[in-house]
Amino acid sequence: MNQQFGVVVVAAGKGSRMGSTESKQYLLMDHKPILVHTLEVFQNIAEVSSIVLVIGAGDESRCEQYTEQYKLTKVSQILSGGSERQASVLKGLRALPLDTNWVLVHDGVRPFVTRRDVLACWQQAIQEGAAVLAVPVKDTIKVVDYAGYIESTPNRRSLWAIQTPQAFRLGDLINAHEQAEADEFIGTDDAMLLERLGSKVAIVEGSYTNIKITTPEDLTWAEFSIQRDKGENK
Ligand SMILES: Nc1ccn([C@@H]2O[C@H](COP(=O)(O)OP(=O)(O)OP(=O)(O)O)[C@@H](O)[C@H]2O)c(=O)n1
Ligand SMILES: C[C@](O)(CO)[C@H](O)COP(=O)(O)O
Repeated sequence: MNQQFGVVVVAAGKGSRMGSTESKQYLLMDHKPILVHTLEVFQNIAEVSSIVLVIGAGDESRCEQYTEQYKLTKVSQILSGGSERQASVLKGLRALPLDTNWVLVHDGVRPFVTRRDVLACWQQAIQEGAAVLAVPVKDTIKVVDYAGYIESTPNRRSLWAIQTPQAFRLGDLINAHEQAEADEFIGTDDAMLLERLGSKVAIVEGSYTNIKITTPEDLTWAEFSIQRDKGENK
């Protein structure tokens, strides 16, 4: 039945590249934690059956409080993550309700994803088996060797910057994670774990505004973007 899908939101990272004392997922944007902005996107999508939130150890009570305060009723589980993003995702997958057919995995620090792009990613996964949001790269990308010299320049037309959510059949993704765990393989996204098993993963063109808040510049842009949108909606 392709009426609904489960969501795993991963927010168990330390945010070291942000350089803030507070983990970046809890930094305020328009007076609200970044993570809450992200959770609200999925809370407001009717096709979302449940949200499993994966957080850092010690953040349980603050996240329980957020779910109450912001009425995040679709958050069905809050559990602690692992040392790598991949481990956090697998813990979340295993906590989804057993009748979950489709799962979307999303970074807790991508608060600007739109309902339209989330649903487009899911619909493409239903057609193709697996799909990820992405945007064509705008800069020229080069492969650089360890000495700091340019080795090659891939054709830019074939290069996409991959985002989340990433959409899969739950069984396929759990299997791919378990195979990666057995092979001691750690990837930087979930699609890699299916690609390495030979599965096709489709690209869905998303939005350049679906940034992953990673460094201080991202936070500056995010706050500007929110204030601009508020101004336009007055
Ligand atoms: N062990 C980890 C590492 C990352 N994440 C989550 O995965 C998402 C993308 O990771 P990233 O942006 O790299 O977050 P951090 O790992 O916190 O950042 P950094 O690499 O700068 O420490 C974030 O929502 C982060 O909280 C996670 O759940 N568990
Ligand atoms: C999953 C991801 O957001 C796709 O671009 C990215 O790989 C996460 O990388 P991070 O280093 O864990 O932020």
